[in-house]
Amino acid sequence: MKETENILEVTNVCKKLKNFELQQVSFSLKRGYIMGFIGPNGAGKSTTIRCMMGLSHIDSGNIKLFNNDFHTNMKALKQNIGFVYDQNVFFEDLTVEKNKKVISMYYDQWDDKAFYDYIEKFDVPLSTPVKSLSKGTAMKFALAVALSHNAELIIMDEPTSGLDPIFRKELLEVLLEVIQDANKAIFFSTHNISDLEHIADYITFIFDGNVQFCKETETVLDEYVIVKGPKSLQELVEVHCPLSTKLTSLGFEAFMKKEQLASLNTNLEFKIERPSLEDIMYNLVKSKKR
Ligand SMILES: Nc1ncnc2c1ncn2[C@@H]1O[C@H](COP(=O)(O)OP(=O)(O)OP(=O)(O)O)[C@@H](O)[C@H]1O
Repeated sequence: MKETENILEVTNVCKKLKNFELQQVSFSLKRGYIMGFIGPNGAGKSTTIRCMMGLSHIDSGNIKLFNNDFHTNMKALKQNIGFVYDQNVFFEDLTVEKNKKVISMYYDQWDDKAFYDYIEKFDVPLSTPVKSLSKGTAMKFALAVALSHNAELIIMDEPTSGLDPIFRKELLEVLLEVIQDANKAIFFSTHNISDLEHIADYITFIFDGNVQFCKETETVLDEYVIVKGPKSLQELVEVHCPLSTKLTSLGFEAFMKKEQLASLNTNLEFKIERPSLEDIMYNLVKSKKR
């Protein structure tokens, strides 16, 4: 069935750069879903996205877009991708309006009405040269372009960077509107992890060029706990190899897998908290760096 087919499939992708390597990177995204791509600085998010977009060649592995091998007919496939890149790709000296004129010629399914609606909604000045736009406004223009040619797959590299918190929320609402069409899918990298809790169906977490997991957001949120208790709890908890621990002014805290809790047998009083996605990423990165 079309709605459940993979729109994006990255399989065992390897790419070696001078001091960095993507190692057997694999994940997939189905139509109708939003995936957040997270990882610390330098983890390989942009490199992976560049490979997905055919902007960097891969050493081995395979990337399928719309069930087609990416290297066959990438030009045609790109018509169906709304891409937001982490660098300015527009004609800097031309105004927003003139940029639109040039860009719209490239897309067979360009939708002028959608574009002007987004421009108005996002408050982007049409007669300003792109080089004079603020970082956030340039990003809004890039988003308007990506959303205005009826693309089925939206791929964005840090689309919320440089955006104020209010517009970030508005953008998340726009993305939720876009995904109402079950044939579409959205993949984006971000450091604003708390945003993902509200909109991402799936999370792919990459660290040092290796995908650590690609899971449903709810599954990730359900997998870990934060245990808080008196300092005397430390010894007991550490037997169960928590992923990270810390002493606080109030006592002891441990971040661990929920399943490890079952074997924690104590009369000491402790509290169990559900971590946020941000807590999870912070603690996982910390545990990997140890
Ligand atoms: N063209 C290149 N040549 C050599 N090394 C590169 C090149 N592009 C990126 N790298 C290196 O690859 C690693 C991964 O970079 P990448 O930009 O993919 O990370 P990222 O997860 O997107 O990071 P950030 O969150 O900081 O944007 C980094 O160590 C970077 O220095």
